[in-house]
Amino acid sequence: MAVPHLLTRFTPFVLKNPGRGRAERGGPADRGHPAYGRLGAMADGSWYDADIDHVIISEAQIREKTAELAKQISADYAHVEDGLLLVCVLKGAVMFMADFARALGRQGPPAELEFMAVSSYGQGTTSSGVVRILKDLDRDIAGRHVVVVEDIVDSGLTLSWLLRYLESRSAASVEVVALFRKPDAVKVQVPVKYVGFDIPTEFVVGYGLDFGERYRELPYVGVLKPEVYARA
Ligand SMILES: O=P(O)(O)OC[C@H]1O[C@H](OP(=O)(O)OP(=O)(O)O)[C@H](O)[C@@H]1O
Ligand SMILES: Nc1nc2[nH]cnc2c(=O)[nH]1
Repeated sequence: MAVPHLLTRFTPFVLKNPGRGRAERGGPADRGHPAYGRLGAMADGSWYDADIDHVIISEAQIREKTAELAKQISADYAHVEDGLLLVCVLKGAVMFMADFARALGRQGPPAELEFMAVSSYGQGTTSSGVVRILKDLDRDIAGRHVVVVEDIVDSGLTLSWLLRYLESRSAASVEVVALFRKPDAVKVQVPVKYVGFDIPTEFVVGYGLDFGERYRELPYVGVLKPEVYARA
């Protein structure tokens, strides 16, 4: 989980469960709050909207771009006989992996799905570049054409480490598809062949991206209101 510098460098405890404090104060995390319907949540799932300052990329834009990226990658790998190996970096990329794999599935080539979990932020709030593997690949990737499916490239440190790691395992080729990239935040240049959107250097949530493990399920990507951090 990544969080903005100021927020946690001095108050690391807020990361554990920002929702809890809100519930105690009767905020929207409180299931007795009027914002929740009789079933315990608003039917249209829009309770999070109250926490979002502005949307950066809409659900429709994500859908359209994902189809575009899948079409491009499908064409580039049409010749690959043993199919593609998609490697998703948990947890943030899980939404994009699911949608991207399905979009690719409409056109081919066949793909196998692999998942890795790495810890890149440690106790701090910015990527240190020191990456620890929490869950490794389940199979040998030697000789395979690998596409890393990433949600976001921020400093680039996580990806830079991951690419070195995958290449050391003798893949036939390794490319990256990243839905979001922050060009002005990059600390280390990484070759990202397929990029969905370049976005400003702001901390964003939604579509897999969290703040304190919340907001991953938002269908769009946006920026939180300052008061969300204040009350966390
Ligand atoms: O370019 P970087 O600065 O290295 O940041 C990018 C990484 O940060 C996020 O993961 P995070 O470590 O927040 O974990 P999560 O996906 O489990 O939330 C994201 O999913 C990328 O993997
Ligand atoms: N949630 C979230 N995680 C990140 N990891 C790297 N950058 C970001 C970001 O902007 N938001």
